[in-house]
Amino acid sequence: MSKHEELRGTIVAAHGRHYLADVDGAFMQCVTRGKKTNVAVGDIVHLKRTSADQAVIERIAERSTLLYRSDQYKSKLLAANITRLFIVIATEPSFTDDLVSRALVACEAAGIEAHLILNKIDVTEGLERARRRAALYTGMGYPLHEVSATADPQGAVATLSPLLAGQSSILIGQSGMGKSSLVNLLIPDADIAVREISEALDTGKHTTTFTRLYKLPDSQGGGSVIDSPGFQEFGLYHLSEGMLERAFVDFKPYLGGCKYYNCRHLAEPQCAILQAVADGQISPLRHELYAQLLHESAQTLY
Ligand SMILES: Nc1nc2c(ncn2[C@@H]2O[C@H](COP(=O)(O)OP(=O)(O)OP(=O)(O)O)[C@@H](O)[C@H]2O)c(=O)[nH]1
Ligand SMILES: [Zn+2]
Repeated sequence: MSKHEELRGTIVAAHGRHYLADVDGAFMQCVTRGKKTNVAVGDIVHLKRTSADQAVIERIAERSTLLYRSDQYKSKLLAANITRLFIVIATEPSFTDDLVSRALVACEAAGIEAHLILNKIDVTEGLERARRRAALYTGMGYPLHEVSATADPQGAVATLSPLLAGQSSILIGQSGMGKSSLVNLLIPDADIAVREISEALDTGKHTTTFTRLYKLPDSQGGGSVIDSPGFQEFGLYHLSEGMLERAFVDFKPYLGGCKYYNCRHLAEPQCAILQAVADGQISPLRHELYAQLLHESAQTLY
């Protein structure tokens, strides 16, 4: 085996400019050339070995999908090549529609299938309200899966495992929704894997602050799951105006129906979107978010 052989791996964790790749089941610490930070967890990379367990990322294979977050100043790659995104919400604490909708919009823009998981259905006091709120999304066609990670772990696995099998998934959720509890149920030895990744990545104590990828065993149908640290914000400054209106699935039936072909659906006369909001066909919450995202997309400084 030559010291400089070309290797192919999957990025399983990212922490700043340090990456960890899984190459045939072994971890290798990777760096990019120069100051590039254009690598995402889930990327398939071509590597040049520099030592037994270290390599330089030479090339990123073409991605099927790419999920971003961005603020005014820069965009951050969240995950590459994922096919499904699961947003974990719960009966309590209360989830925010803003984060859910932003994740859904990001999925539509990236061509990723989105699902909702309603966790903690054992908390019966909050259940009806959570279902009522989730109906906004199921009404648009997004699947909702009800589970209880702690009261019915077996049921949760039975519901969710088939949805993960053979897919490249990412789980996201606000803090406290029970995402970690679900990951521990769905990924055998997740805690051990995180420790190994953390050690190999050499991040010290920051064990939960990096995004990581777990491979699912072949006995579960294969596939992979990316767990990204609980986040409260999902900036979408990178989405252009044209992308935005098409990323709202509830707007789709009305697009093209406005009087002006370049209608921005904010205050224009005879706007089909505004009419649908007035008629109760589109939720005002969704239209408000659309207006907010339009505003954000005009603010980018990069
Ligand atoms: N009643 C109930 N509690 C749950 C359930 N799932 C998780 N919890 C509890 O909810 C709390 C948060 O769960 P975590 O799994 O730590 O949540 P998380 O979303 O990963 O939150 P962060 O770690 O802050 O990102 C814990 O006290 C869990 O025991 C559930 O199905 N029912
Ligand atoms: Zn319009």
